[in-house]
Amino acid sequence: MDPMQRMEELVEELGKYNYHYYTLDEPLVSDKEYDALYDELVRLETETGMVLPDSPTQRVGGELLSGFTPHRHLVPLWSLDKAQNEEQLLNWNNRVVKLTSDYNAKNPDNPLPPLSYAVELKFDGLTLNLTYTDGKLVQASTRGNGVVGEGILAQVKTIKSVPLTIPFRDGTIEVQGEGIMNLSVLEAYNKQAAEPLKNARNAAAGALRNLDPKTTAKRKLSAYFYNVGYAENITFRDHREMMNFLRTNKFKVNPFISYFDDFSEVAAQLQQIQEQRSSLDYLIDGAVVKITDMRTREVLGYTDKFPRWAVAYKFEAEETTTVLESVSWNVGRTGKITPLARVEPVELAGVTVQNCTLNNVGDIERKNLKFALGTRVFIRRSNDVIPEILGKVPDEEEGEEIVYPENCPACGFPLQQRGAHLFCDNRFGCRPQIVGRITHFASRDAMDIETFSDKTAGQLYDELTLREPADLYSLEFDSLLKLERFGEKKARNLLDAIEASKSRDLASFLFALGIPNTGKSTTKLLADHFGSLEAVMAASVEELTALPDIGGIVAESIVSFFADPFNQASIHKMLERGVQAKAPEQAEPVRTDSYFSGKTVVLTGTLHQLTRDEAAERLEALGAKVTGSVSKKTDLVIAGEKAGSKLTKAKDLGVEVIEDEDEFIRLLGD
Ligand SMILES: NC(=O)c1ccc[n+]([C@@H]2O[C@H](COP(=O)([O-])OP(=O)(O)OC[C@H]3O[C@@H](n4cnc5c(N)ncnc54)[C@H](O)[C@@H]3O)[C@@H](O)[C@H]2O)c1
Ligand SMILES: [Zn+2]
Repeated sequence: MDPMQRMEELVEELGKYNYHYYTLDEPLVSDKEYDALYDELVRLETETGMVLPDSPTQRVGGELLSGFTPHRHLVPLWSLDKAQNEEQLLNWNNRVVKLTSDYNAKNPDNPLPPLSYAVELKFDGLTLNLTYTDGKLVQASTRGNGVVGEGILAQVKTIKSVPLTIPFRDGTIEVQGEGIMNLSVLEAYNKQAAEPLKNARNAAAGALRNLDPKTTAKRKLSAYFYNVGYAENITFRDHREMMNFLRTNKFKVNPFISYFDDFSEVAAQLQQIQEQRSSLDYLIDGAVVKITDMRTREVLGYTDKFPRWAVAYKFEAEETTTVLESVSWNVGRTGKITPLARVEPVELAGVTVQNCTLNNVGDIERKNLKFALGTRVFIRRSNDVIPEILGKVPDEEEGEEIVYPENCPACGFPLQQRGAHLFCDNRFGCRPQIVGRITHFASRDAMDIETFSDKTAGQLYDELTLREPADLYSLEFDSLLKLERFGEKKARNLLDAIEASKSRDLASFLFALGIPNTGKSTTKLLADHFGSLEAVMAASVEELTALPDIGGIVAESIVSFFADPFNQASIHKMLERGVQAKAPEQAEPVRTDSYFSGKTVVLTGTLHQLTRDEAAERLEALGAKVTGSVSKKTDLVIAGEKAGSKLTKAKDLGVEVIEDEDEFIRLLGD
């Protein structure tokens, strides 16, 4: 195709996407897809040397919503240049190095200081610009088109962490940050909401640009601030000074900021942030690298769209869109029926996605997907779990209906809907439920029967009519030999493994039983508290709910599980056949006199003399509590080699840090 023609197409298409994203807060495509088209346009513009008048590459943001009072920013707000890989990051830095050394060559008596860099998180929310006059918050606005934004003071005032007055009273300043919705808040909101919100970015943006501040308030937003854009009576030498100013004036500043004099260390920090991404309680779509020195920033200046002194390093996208092709229904060990979606194969975060979860029928309704077969949907993949379907692409037409099964796809039994889920209640006659129960019973965290798999369970079900876990303990060598792919060795190994499982402790046994709503930490708690199987089986709802972390639903589940005559008979059979299910002997008492006793400790970075798990175990034996993230409650951080943002945060918070591994080992031995 003729490049000009393609450019026209791209400008039009991106214009439409911009409108839906910036103005309506309801994107039609994922950022991943938008960015691919945008990059194509940039490439064509470079190749042809031409830029169409409406090109999004020359503009910040999109059209303003009517209904809000426009606010003219005292200095313009910018977008950010972006790098998608290390090479592009290096290119950015090379340009910075070149521009600054050119400047130094021309100004030998007043050279710029050596380059240094700040690395921050790139929050994915809505840009906020707050105006304070003589210490009072007088306006808050969106970025808009960079020059004029929408006044959303009443909406921003619903964010509890935004200060309404600040100690700095010397004239007018404008401060920029990002309005966000915490992921835990989004999750809680979505549990209640009639129609769940697709993602935290649009949730925050949509709430802040809602004409009714009451709606904004309901979303319980938060904000991080990272820039002073305009100030009449104060200047900053560098980024650190500016950040300190923000902190002193009670703005919420994100703790994950690090500073480097050496550009080669920046890449390692970006890697660190990427690894921590999934543990953060807010969305980030990358990190921002900024030159710290303010005079250097002025020298580097701006393009039409972004500052040359900063660059956004974009992480791999977690969302994209694809076509929902079909839905199949799986039966779990508890009889719960889960819909599994097949989608048109699509690349996401380095893998090809073909299957997505739809959770349950309640979710299908709430996400408005009942008539979505054959239409485009948004999907999200975080961590390594199976991706989730978030909802329909807004302007898609209705598709085919997702028809719910009336009968169990495995056994034909009529299904029952309870809450959001469909269930097959044919517990003793439904193969996947039984196979699932036996497989769960034998799994690692349960009775840990080595080499046992769901395939083994299926084979034993089909060929030896195994119908419950207790039957494992009456399997015979001769009958195993008759099974396909079972030789003498394999049969013997399996019997040995089953024999060995008889001595698993009480907590593992309770977990193996597969009590509904009861996970590993609960079964451990039960074992520790009650000390014997008989006592657990006799516990009442009141006794159970008196324990920390056990709520009404879990307590009811446990009591009714043990009240079931079938479960009682099954447990009885296992005990008769030699299963011990004993609580371990009381462990060594935890020490209270060591350096670490009673302290909350975080381990980070690489240790050389022992693994992090070993270190954690030793610390716990000395009466320390080992946790994963640094907060005000942390007493001590042990920082090994290449410790990253946790160390930075500890220093920011003034938490005690041990960076010398030998010193740490010595204290462990004391
Ligand atoms: N899905 C869509 O249809 C669609 C449409 C338009 C744009 N987009 C997305 O938006 C991106 C470009 O948009 P943009 O110009 O709004 O944003 P940007 O990616 O260029 O980044 C600039 C913004 O980053 C924010 N930011 C977050 N943390 C920051 C920090 N620590 N320091 C400084 N700024 C920080 C600021 O709000 C700033 O306005 C695209 O790459 C695309 O992914 C998507
Ligand atoms: Zn069934």
